[in-house]
Amino acid sequence: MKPYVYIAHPIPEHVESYIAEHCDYNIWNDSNEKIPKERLKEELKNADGAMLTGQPVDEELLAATENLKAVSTVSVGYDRYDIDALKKYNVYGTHTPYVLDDTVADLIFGLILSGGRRIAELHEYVKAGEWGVEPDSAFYGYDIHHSTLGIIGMGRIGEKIVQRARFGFEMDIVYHNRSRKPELEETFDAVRLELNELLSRADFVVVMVPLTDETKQLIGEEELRLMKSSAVLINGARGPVVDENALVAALQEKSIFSASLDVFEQEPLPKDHPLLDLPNVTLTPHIGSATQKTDEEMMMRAAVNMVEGASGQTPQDVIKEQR
Ligand SMILES: NC(=O)c1ccc[n+]([C@@H]2O[C@H](COP(=O)([O-])OP(=O)(O)OC[C@H]3O[C@@H](n4cnc5c(N)ncnc54)[C@H](O)[C@@H]3O)[C@@H](O)[C@H]2O)c1
Ligand SMILES: O=C(O)[C@H](O)CO
Repeated sequence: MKPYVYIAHPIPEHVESYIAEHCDYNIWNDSNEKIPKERLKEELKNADGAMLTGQPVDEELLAATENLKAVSTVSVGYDRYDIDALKKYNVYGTHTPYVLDDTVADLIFGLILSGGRRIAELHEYVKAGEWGVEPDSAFYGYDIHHSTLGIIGMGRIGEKIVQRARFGFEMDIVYHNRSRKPELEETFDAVRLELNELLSRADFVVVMVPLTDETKQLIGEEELRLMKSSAVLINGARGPVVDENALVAALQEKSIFSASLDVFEQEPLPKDHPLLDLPNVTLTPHIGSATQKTDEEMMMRAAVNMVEGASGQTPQDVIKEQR
C-alpha cells in the first residue's frame, strides 16, 4: 500500500506526477486562500506526510495526527516549526536548503544597490514627473564598490552574497556568525567581528540569520544607533529579526541612510504601515527565492523530502535540530 500524503497548497504538475508515483494524496488547490487550520487538522489526521508552507506546525496540529512521519516546508527558513513538538510526536521537519542560495543572493544584491544608489526612491521620483533641473548632488548616493559589507549570519546564502561582493564589487567583507569560518576568511579576506563592531564598521549591513528565540529583535534601537549615518540596512532574513518601530524611527531621523527590506514583521505589509511613507526605503514583497526555476526546484525538493519521510526513510533535508 502506498503512503498517504496531504499537500496544503497548489504545486506544479510535474511535482504532482512525482508524488502520484509514490503516494496516494490530496491537495488544497486554492491559491487565493490558505487552508483553514481546522480543515488542515482533519486532512492530516490520517496522513503519513504533509507539505505545508508558511503555516505554524505546532503542538495543536501535531496532536491531531495519527500517522504523520514528516512535514515538509517549501522554504529554507523553518521558524514556523515548533521543534520541541516535532520531537515529541516523532515527526521529521524538513526544509529546502541550497537550491535557492544564488537566487536569494541575487535579490540581496539588488537591495544593496538600490539602498546605496537610491534606485527605488529615484524611480518613484522620475515616475512622479518630478525630475527637473536640480543639481547632481540632489541624486547622490553611496558607492557600493570598495565599500565594506557586513553580513550577520554567514550561512549558505551569506556566502553567495559575499562571493558577489568580493569578486564583483571588490568590497571588504566583515561578518558576524555563531562559528568562525576559516576557509571563507581565506577565500574572501573576510574578518569575523562581534555584532557591535560589525555594525559600526560596515557600510552595508545584511541580516541573513534564521529567526529563532535568540535572533528575534537582534537589531533594535541600540544596534541601529551603532550604524554609520551613511549606512544601509538590508533585511533578507525574517521581519522579526529587526525591531521595525526602531527602524522606522532611525529612518525618519536619518540616523542611517536607508533600509532595503524583503521581509516584515507582518506580511503582507499593512496598508497604513509607516514604512510606506518613507522615501529612504526599498521594499519588496518577500521575493528572495521568487523565480519560477528556483520555486520549482524548491517544490520538488520539498516533495522528495515528504515522500521519503512518509515512506519511513530519513528525508535528505531533515532540519539540523533533528539530525
Ligand atoms: N527573503 C527570503 O525570501 C529568504 C529566502 C531564503 C532564506 N531566507 C531566510 O534566511 C535565513 C538564512 O538562510 P541560510 O540558508 O543562509 O541559512 P544557514 O543556516 O545556512 O545560515 C544561517 C547562519 O546564521 C548563523 N546564526 C544563527 N543564529 C545566529 C546568531 N544568533 N548569531 C549569529 N549567527 C547566527 C548560523 O550559524 C548560520 O551560519 C533563513 O533561515 C530564512 O529565514 C529568506
Ligand atoms: O525561507 C525561505 O526559503 C524564504 O523566505 C521563502 O519563504
